[in-house]
Amino acid sequence: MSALSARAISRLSHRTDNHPSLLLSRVALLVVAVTFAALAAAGVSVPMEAQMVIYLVGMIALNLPHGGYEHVANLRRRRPDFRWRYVAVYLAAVGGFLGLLLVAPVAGLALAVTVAMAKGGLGGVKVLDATSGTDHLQTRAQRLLAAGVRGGSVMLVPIVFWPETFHAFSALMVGLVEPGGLAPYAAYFDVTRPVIAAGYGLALVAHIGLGYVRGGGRSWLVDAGETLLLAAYFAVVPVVVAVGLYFPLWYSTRQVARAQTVREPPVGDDQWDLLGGDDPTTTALRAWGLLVAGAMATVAVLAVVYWAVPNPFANSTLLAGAVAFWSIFISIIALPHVVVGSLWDRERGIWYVP
Ligand SMILES: CC1=C(/C=C/C(C)=C/C=C/C(C)=C/C=O)C(C)(C)CCC1
Repeated sequence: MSALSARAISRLSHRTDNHPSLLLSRVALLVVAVTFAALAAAGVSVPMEAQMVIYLVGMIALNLPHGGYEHVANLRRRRPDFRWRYVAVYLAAVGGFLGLLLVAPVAGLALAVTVAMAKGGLGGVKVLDATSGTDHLQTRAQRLLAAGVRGGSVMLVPIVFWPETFHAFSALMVGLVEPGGLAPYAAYFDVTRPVIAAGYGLALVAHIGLGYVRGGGRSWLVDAGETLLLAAYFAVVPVVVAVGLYFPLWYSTRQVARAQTVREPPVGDDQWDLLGGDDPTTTALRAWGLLVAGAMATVAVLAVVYWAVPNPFANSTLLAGAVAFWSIFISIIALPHVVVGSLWDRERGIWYVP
């Protein structure tokens, strides 16, 4: 067992893998996957307009509020100086990403895709730490492989199974800054697709095989089952729907299970508690106020990004433009989330496990 997971596990007071949210996430993904497999078998295809509406509802109405909640949970009991540094790192990462997108839009697209995979993969392993356990992930390399395979399912599997839609929306995302900017790279797609298919397949087999060899057991079984479910889900569900429902139905739902499983009060900084007080009404009202403040800050960043990119709707239809814009925007604001949660603030970041 790695020092990291051993420490995390030994400090968990009531690790459990039967939280209702975990069950919900698995059933939800399975139902969506089976539905789309059945539709495909019946020769029915869901219109792209409907897929884009599902994406926008899933990502904006359902997933965004959970992102806001993660900030509140992360900053809730921190000292003021930490909070200011957090905001500074946050704004610097947002500014850096926006700058990169404007100067090199294809690199911006690559970073957006990477952020989506990193958030899903690293966050997914943290859920395992807190719920069914990671006894079968004994080295840091194995944990990274687990995160890579879980996260990779979100973008790499769709590249293989839904190449045309993937490329069309990628072109729109680059087109926010430079219409036609992805065209020179299109010639490589015939090569990258089989390379990604082979690489992802190998990584998947290596992850599941290594986990079995290094301990197997229940934690391995749960991890292997979920990883295969994710890969199958992204293979059969059209990519726009798949990504739009993955974040609310899988990522956020499972973070709820993690947050509720890890109930120990964070290292005694209660005096700084932003939600303070023992009165539940005060706590609820303060939480509401914080979420409103967070929503306003998000809208302010949204306005800046909208203003900064030359073609915010990618010179496309309203829905397709909104999907492209939102995907870039959400990746921009998710970058500091990932950086803070995984790299800088390992002990108490968004995936904090006491
Ligand atoms: C490239 C690409 C897409 C990219 C989506 C991205 C990059 C989503 C990022 C989500 C994040 C970071 C969520 C965080 O909570 C689409 C629209 C699925 C369509 C297919 C091509």
